[in-house]
Amino acid sequence: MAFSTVNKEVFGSEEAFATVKDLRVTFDSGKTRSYKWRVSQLKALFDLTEGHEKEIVASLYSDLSKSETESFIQEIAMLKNSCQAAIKELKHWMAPEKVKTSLTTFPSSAEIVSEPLGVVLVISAWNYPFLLSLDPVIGAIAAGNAVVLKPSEMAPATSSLLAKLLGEYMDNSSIRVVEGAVDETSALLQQKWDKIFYTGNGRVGRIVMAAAAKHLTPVVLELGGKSPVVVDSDINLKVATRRIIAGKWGCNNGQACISPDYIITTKNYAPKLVDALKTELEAFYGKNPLESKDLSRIVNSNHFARLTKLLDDDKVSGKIVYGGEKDESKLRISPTVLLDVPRDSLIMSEEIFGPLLPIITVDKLEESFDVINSGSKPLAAYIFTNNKNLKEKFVMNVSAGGVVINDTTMHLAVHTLPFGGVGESGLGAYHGKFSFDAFSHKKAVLYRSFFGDAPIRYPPYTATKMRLLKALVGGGILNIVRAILGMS
Ligand SMILES: NC(=O)C1=CN([C@@H]2O[C@H](COP(=O)(O)OP(=O)(O)OC[C@H]3O[C@@H](n4cnc5c(N)ncnc54)[C@H](O)[C@@H]3O)[C@@H](O)[C@H]2O)C=CC1
Ligand SMILES: CCCCCC(=O)O
Repeated sequence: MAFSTVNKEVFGSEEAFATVKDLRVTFDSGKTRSYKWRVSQLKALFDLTEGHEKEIVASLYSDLSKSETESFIQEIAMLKNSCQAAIKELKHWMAPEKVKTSLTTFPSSAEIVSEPLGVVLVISAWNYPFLLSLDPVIGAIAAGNAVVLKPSEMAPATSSLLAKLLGEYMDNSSIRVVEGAVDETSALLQQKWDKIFYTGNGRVGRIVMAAAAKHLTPVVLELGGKSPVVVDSDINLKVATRRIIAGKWGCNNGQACISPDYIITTKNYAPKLVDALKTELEAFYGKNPLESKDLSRIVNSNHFARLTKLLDDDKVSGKIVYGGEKDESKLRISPTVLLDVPRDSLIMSEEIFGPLLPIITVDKLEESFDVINSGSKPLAAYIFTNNKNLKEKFVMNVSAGGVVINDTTMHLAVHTLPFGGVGESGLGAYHGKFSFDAFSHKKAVLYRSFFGDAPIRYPPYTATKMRLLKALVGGGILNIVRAILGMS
């Protein structure tokens, strides 16, 4: 019986092995390689998304109290766009890429063939549990792989909905959902995969990479980090403030890997920035933001306690200039801004991943580059400035997964840009064709004929052959003519 999910109580190594075996039989049959199969499964993903929007919104509300607007724009619409782009571009993505050859192999032709890797594993996170589960699956299917999806147990309603819908809509002989937590994920990680795509934190990312190493399995790690926002003083402050708020509290109440984690601005400009943040935050979320239906709650009591600990750190005592309200019974923390936070405070030592926004101040804005580069490389980095030189310096001197000038997070809406980290913020990338490439082997193919078999290639090696070989390797027809004429 082909089933799309497994009973969480009994999923151990044996079941994981059997699941991979089933999918490998399907993959080896060649079924997932055809354009027809790939498009049919991408259309099925699109249809299940379009046909169940209300249930998806409801599951995201259940898991995170995520607003319908955020659920629709940031999960449903983004997933549908990704699906439609893959369907539209797939023929082009699948076509072998013709490449130039050289005189050395004349006569010949060459191409790069994108080949599916085989049976792949996608492990997802809880904060965008629908989008981050299925967007990598789009790449896996588009590239012709069989795929197992393991959603995060920290978003149980969405995890169950994914299992139900993929079971109903998808070809379960090649696409499975395995629900569960650490035990089930560990059982899956013991198996031999042809690629593992993990979204989550660096601690688990290391566990994934260590498990993959046993089988020499390649991985993509979509991790996180402290994404900085540098704010210059020569800007449209109202627009900049609204965009910072939209990227922070407008993305799952700051529980997003690309959300601004902290701001750097000058000591002189900080008061103006704080005032603007206060004005726009009140305009967005009202005088009682804990009551706002436009803000997600904190995912669970562990993360609520983690964020509370950041606020209780003596080093940030008296630094809260806006917000700080909490309601543990509802797992809600209001948008909170802290000013002049010490660099050695807890909040500056780890990814915040929540609704707290510390501002650190410098004398000269150029100092911000050293501040950023003194930490591990972030997933994203943002700067608001009209200074051309500063923009160029920022792009060239700040290493991050992605960079945005005069906005936040919007690079994710551009599918022609790769989305991924660097250093501790991630390994590999996806979105658009980068998703197809992430799940493909790029096979080199050279076509030769029997015509033009050059004796120069074979022993006995002579001085003449050596001259010709050197000329050939040196390239350029003149070299070769000179060699033939014995002039070199
Ligand atoms: N780059 C990106 O696209 C994203 C990155 N993130 C990052 O993820 C972090 C927050 O998400 P998390 O709470 O970490 O997600 P999480 O706690 O949901 O873990 C992700 C997955 O790892 C599995 N897992 C957890 N512990 C494990 C263990 N010991 N062994 C095997 N598997 C295990 C879970 O079952 C889950 O499926 C943040 O650092 C955030 O920046 C989150 C979303 C997107
Ligand atoms: C707006 C969509 C964001 C998804 C990835 C993240 O930041 O967690």
